[in-house]
Amino acid sequence: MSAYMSGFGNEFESEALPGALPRGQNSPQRCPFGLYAEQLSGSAFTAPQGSNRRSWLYRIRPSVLHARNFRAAELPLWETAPCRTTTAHPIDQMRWGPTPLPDGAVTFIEGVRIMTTAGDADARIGMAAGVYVATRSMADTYFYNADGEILIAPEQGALIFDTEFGRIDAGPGEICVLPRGVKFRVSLKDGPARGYLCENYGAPFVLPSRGVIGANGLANARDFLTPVAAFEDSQRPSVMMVKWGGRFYVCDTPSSPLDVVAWHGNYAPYKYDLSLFCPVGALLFDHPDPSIFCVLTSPSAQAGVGDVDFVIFPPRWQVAEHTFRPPWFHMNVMSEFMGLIFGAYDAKPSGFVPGGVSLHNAMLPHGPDAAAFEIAIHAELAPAKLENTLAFMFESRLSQHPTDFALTHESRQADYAACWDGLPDRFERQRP
Ligand SMILES: O=C(O)Cc1cc(O)ccc1O
Ligand SMILES: [Fe+2]
Repeated sequence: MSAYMSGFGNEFESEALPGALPRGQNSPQRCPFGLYAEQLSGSAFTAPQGSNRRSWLYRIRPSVLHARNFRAAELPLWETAPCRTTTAHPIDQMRWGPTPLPDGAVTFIEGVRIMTTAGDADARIGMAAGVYVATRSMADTYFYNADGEILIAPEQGALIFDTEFGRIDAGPGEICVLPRGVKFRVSLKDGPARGYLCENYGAPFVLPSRGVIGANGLANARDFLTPVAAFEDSQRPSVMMVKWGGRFYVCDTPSSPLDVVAWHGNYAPYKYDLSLFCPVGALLFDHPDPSIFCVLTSPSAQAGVGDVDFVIFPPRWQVAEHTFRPPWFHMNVMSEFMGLIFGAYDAKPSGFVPGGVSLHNAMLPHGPDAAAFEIAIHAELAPAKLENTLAFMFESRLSQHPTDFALTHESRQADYAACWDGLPDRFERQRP
């Protein structure tokens, strides 16, 4: 069982041993229980108050004893921006079936398969998106990512994230966000696992501002959960793996780095149950832009524009009158990476399946396939509930470049663009 505190970006505090958290100061001459005090800064010291993120960790050993004397390591399928493929490809609308689970033993970290990258990790701009597959738990191996935070959306199989801040359980329909620099280990809870991930190199995800929607609705802060402190006091020699500058490194560590007995601050991992998202939508006619379904955004320097927006398409009522209800045809300056967690997506009744991915890059036209269009223009427009559906989008103001893995993927649907073949010329040249 995992225990959590609720809220988004709060000043949390938690201690696994009563009295382990220093009172009234961050850095006492001697910390309770002989712990070491260590600050983890997720923003520049000087970042404005609203975006300043840091936590104080009270740990058995300082992190320098867990992460030094690195050797190079390889995880070739975890690509980092800027990354240009060596596989020639036309720029096109693209879609993939699910990535099969591997036969052998693969951990979460080994199972990351990046499919698109955007921006430049060193410049702390942009993102990478892809899938993960995992058939075994990480044993005595820990990981942290210096290049960005990671948003994980399981599609199959629940995961257990043991982190420096405590334990997070997340299964299909939930997301987990692990901030840059937070050390963790991932275990399988109920068998092989698969899902989606977004590595965000830029500003940490925040709740989007709601504008005229007001103070409530969409993702509500109180539904985000951050774990209570929990620590491992293990002397077992382990391996620490780090992603830094698009490369991977390992070192030996004499004990578990998850040795934080108490912590306080506003920089911590969290989870969120997507079924708690409170959608707002069309109440009379037309179909608003999908930004109304934005769960989290990583703001760019350009006001109101995200480096990455995490958007969902949840079960919901559709009531709009005299309206084409599925997504309309469109061209978008932003790039759209989509996945399906369960069910079916109204714009693509077949071909886009759970575990699959679609990529509609910046300014590439797309929209409902021929079958969805035909259904929608003849649908009886009574109120109807869209059930059994949970699609999502990682939408970026930057173009997303497909990786070699994506382009040569065995389940790439080479004929995807044919899904629009059946759209007839319906122009009534001679009106009756
Ligand atoms: O392309 C998609 O399916 C995602 C999407 C949905 C929608 O309702 C409006 C715009 C949009 O990009
Ligand atoms: Fe779209």
